[in-house]
Amino acid sequence: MQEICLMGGTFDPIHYGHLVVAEEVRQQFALPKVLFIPAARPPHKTGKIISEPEHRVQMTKLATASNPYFDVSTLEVERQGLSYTVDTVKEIKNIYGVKRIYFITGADAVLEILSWKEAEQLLGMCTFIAATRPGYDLHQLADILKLLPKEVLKNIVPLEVPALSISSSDIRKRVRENKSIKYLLPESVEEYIVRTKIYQT
Ligand SMILES: Nc1ncnc2c1ncn2[C@@H]1O[C@H](COP(=O)(O)OP(=O)(O)OP(=O)(O)O)[C@@H](O)[C@H]1O
Ligand SMILES: O=C(O)c1ccc[n+]([C@@H]2O[C@H](COP(=O)([O-])O)[C@@H](O)[C@H]2O)c1
Repeated sequence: MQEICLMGGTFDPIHYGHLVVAEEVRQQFALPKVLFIPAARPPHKTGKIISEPEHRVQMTKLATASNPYFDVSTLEVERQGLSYTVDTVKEIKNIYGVKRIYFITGADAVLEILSWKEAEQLLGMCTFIAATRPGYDLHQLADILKLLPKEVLKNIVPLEVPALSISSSDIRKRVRENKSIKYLLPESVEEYIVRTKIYQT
């Protein structure tokens, strides 16, 4: 395999917003695989309550099972400490020996990229696909990144994707309020949430 595409996320729970972005990137860049990597301890969410990684991995597996191009990696769950992307990209390079790594983020995440661990080194190691997301303006990106060298800047590629105003936090809130979450995420994940009652407390 020459190229691999990673999609990191908390996935608490995974929803159609994530899946649409991943499929759009896979097709537009003709990529052989998208590896979903649930973050065990997302660095920017340390003060927040997050479901156990095992639940998030299980939901991610259920959501991606029907797409032959999608796979799930538990690499960050098995690693100690915060789930820094720079560490993950280094590990993926070693495991797969690929020439090129893509990393998918939504607009909200990429707008914060300079606060990520070793951001400049990371941007030199892989190509970031910055997907549009309702409520976030990707046009601000050029301004935020203007001090970075040109060879690093070319590694961030904005991509227009079908707009889905879905978020995991809204899904969790809906469950707590006994509102329907149908059509926001795959049925298999909805069933898992109902069966395990993970968001009902
Ligand atoms: N609807 C969406 N459209 C585009 N990108 C998205 C969408 N939802 C999430 N993403 C992107 O997917 C990645 C993982 O997101 P995450 O698992 O944190 O989901 P979330 O819906 O943002 O969660 P929460 O609401 O709990 O913050 C991030 O890069 C995020 O920007
Ligand atoms: O490496 C970092 O410093 C870093 C900081 C914030 C987020 N990330 C990664 O970005 C991805 C999306 O994060 P989140 O919190 O929006 O689910 C996920 O894979 C995180 O591990 C990584």
